[in-house]
Amino acid sequence: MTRLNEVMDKQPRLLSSKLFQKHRQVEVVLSRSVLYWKEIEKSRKRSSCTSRESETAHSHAVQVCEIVAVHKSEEDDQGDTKRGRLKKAKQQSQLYPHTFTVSYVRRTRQHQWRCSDVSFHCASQALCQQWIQVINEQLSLLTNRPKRLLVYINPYGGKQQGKRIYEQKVAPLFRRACISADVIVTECANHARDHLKTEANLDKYDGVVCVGGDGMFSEIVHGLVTRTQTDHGVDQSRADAELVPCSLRIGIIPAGSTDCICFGTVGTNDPVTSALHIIVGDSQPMDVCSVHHGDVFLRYSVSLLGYGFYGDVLTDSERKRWLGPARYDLSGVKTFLSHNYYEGTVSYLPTADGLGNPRDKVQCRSGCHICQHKHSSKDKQWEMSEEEEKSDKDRWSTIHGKFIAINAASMSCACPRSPKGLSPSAHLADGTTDLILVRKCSRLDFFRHLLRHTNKDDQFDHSFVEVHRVRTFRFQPFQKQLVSREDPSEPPKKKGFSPMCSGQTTCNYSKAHSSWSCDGEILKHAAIQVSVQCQLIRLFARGIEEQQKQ
Ligand SMILES: CCCCCCCCCCCCC/C=C/[C@@H](O)[C@H](COP(=O)(O)O)NC(=O)CCCCCCCCCCCCCCC
Ligand SMILES: Nc1ncnc2c1ncn2[C@@H]1O[C@H](COP(=O)(O)OP(=O)(O)O)[C@@H](O)[C@H]1O
Ligand SMILES: [Ca+2]
Repeated sequence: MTRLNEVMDKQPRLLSSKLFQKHRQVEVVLSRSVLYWKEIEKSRKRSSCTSRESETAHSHAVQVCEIVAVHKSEEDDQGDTKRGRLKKAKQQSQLYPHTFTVSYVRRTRQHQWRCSDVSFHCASQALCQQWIQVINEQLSLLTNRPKRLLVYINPYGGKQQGKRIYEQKVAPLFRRACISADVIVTECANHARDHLKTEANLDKYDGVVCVGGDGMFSEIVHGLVTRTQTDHGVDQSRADAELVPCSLRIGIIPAGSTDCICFGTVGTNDPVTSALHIIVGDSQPMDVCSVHHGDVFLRYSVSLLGYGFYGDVLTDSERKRWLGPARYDLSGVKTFLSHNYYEGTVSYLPTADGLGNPRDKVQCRSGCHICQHKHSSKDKQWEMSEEEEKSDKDRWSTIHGKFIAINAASMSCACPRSPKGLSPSAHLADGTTDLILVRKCSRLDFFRHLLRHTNKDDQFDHSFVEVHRVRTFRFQPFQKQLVSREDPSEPPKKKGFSPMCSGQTTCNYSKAHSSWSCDGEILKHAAIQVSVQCQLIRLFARGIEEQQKQ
């Protein structure tokens, strides 16, 4: 007996019937967790089983929690049109004229999900209705599924396809799953953020969906987090404020240029896959970094905070928005060639030993045990004692140096450009960020380091790269006092800042400071302090699933 049969035998059957599927008689069984069907007459062909639990040649099973919908259908839309079978099909459709169709999640390659249909033919209308009713009853027990969504579309993100992607690929699936959606196509930057902050009646919704890229997602996060703090009387401008986690989950339909938040939480940037994760009501907590300049709150960050290389790439790429996603590649090459480095001081509080480190090769995957043992920033029981806080003060480390890049990745930042990301072992919801320091090095060495983001080699295995898992860090750019020019052959020094030689062969006196790129937005200040807010938000995602053996 197969394992599947054993599982089915242990589960109480809610309904079991002999029905027809694709002109073959099948035994269909519904338990609380599984819909299972097995061919009764032997067929010469082996069925191709692609749904996750299907195991035997002639049986299929779908988890109830991965059923999208069930509905009555007029015709067998998977009809077999081969001539020899046509007659049999006609006879069968006369004997079994009542059809219901189950739409369910089918896994395809590389973490992509598709919605598949299977139709069953019944002899009587009553039986057909009974099947639809019992399946719907089971679906209604899945309380984590959203029913009403608020959708924001950025029509100008990525290749400007947001509206089309939503209307053609996502809306039909939401309709099939009986999800109602109020759609707002944004008219300007910060439209979605400000609407969420003050106007939106959030009580009406079970979640917010963002159609766009990482920048658009950042808008939604800012709107939702700010609204939640306002509603709870929390002053988010204070760096030590204890932020309240957002109750509404956020779904991302990828339609941007990098889409690393979608890619890193789902495993692919595919709109249909994301829509299905929303429909089945997945939930993935995520850390959010709060960024302050002194007492002034600047922004939140979920993916990459990058100073130096990525800050310069972003600054340059903003002038090339019309190029779409390719702007990053062009600006990337340009920034690489200018080979700037920046002096400053980084101080950080490393996580306690035993909580994993960025080079341990333990990747954050669906059901990650490291993230599961963490807690939301609100959870009192995990707060630090006074002694622990005091000893924290002694644990701060400080590094002064010349850096090509300072990156804080609070998630892997995997994206199509770099499928393993900036920090392949960073966790989505562990309350930490991976601080990557790339010191001044030759162009060739930096190129080697960049290249390792695209292959299997360890990008941290260079003498000029160090990486620390931290809960909080600070950065202070180097500010040198104005020095009188004694040697007239020297180039003039910029007031207040030290010019720096950029690399071994060329010099760049143009600027002493870079900017921080914060999830694709440029920060106004270079001196910042950053704290990770553990599990402040939740996404309609489940983390990247381990690739199953077919
Ligand atoms: C030699 C090839 C090296 C490829 C290295 C690729 C590393 C890519 C890491 C990407 C991390 C992305 C982190 C996410 C950031 C996003 O929040 C943010 C906003 O996204 P949105 O526009 O969707 O709203 N996106 C970004 O900041 C984009 C960063 C993209 C950087 C591309 C850098 C390309 C570097 C190419 C150097 C080539 C050197 C060639 C020398 C001949
Ligand atoms: N209607 C709009 N017009 C102009 N900018 C917008 C609009 N809606 C959103 N934005 C802004 O566009 C920026 C980029 O959006 P995003 O969807 O992330 O695309 P991309 O990935 O191409 O950068 C974000 O900063 C967002 O605030
Ligand atoms: Ca993290």
